[in-house]
Amino acid sequence: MMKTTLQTLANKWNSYKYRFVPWIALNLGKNERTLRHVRERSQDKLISDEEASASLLKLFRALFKSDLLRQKEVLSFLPASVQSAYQDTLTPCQFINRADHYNDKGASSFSNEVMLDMLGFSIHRAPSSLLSAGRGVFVAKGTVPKGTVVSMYPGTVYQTHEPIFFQSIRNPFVFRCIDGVLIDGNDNGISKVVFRSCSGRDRLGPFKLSDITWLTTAPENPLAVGQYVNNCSNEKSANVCYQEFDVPAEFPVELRQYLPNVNYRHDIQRPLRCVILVALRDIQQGEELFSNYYTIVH
Ligand SMILES: C[S@@+](CC[C@H](N)C(=O)[O-])C[C@H]1O[C@@H](n2cnc3c(N)ncnc32)[C@H](O)[C@@H]1O
Repeated sequence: MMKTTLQTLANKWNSYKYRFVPWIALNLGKNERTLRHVRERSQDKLISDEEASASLLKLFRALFKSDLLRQKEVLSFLPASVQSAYQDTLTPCQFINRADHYNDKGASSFSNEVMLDMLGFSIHRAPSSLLSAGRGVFVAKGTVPKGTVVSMYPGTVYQTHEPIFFQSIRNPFVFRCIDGVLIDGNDNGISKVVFRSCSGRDRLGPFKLSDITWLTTAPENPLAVGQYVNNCSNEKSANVCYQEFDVPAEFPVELRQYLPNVNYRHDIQRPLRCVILVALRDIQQGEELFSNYYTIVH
């Protein structure tokens, strides 16, 4: 009995330690071995960067259009003076968030409708089908075809040398990319404060360059719940996998406001790292998404 409990604990630790930053820091010497370990388990990309980009753009363009239409609709009910004041100070996305705050519909129901229209499926968070696994992510409506971008892993992006020690303590949401880049997808505590602050810092003219609404229960980008996808088990095999995606320079500025990732430091010279979750097979309505925490494709 005792032996089984110890074995279970050891197994848990062995699968968790690669995400536990203090463990990584203490094992820097063995870093290469660790990386090899992860690499051996990685495969080629399931879909090309162009396909990933096209899929995100399709959804983001539709979200943008829907935000503009809803902005117009809401504005039409306001007196002219109020209309221009709003238009001058808020982007459509900010305006809609503000407007949704004052009505009962909520931004997420609109975003989920847009997602269903554009991609043929929608996803949502709900209690996991696994006992004691907390929440998970499910296909709410429609079917996810194999090879589709089904979700995104939101969070602050830390390069290998950047400080994440305090944010990582007791934080199961730190995702480690193949090259050691970390993404902190925790929507609580210090991680939340850091994301909000980095996101508020980075703007280009009237445009935000990232979306902070994944920190709420109603994300403006409905894909941005990938941090809640649970790990596969013997009974529940993986139906999605992680794939790294560097946002290309030509990604439209007005659509970056839907990206749920932001760099910890503003002066990073490399493209923004995102992680997408891609369907390994057709996934039906009602099914929970499961990934393999140790398989990343790059
Ligand atoms: C990245 S979070 C996933 C979201 C989590 N279920 C929640 O509700 O916050 C990872 C944590 O989920 C739980 N988890 C993930 N996969 C699991 C599994 N197959 N069995 C039990 N717990 C699991 C573990 O507590 C793990 O530390």
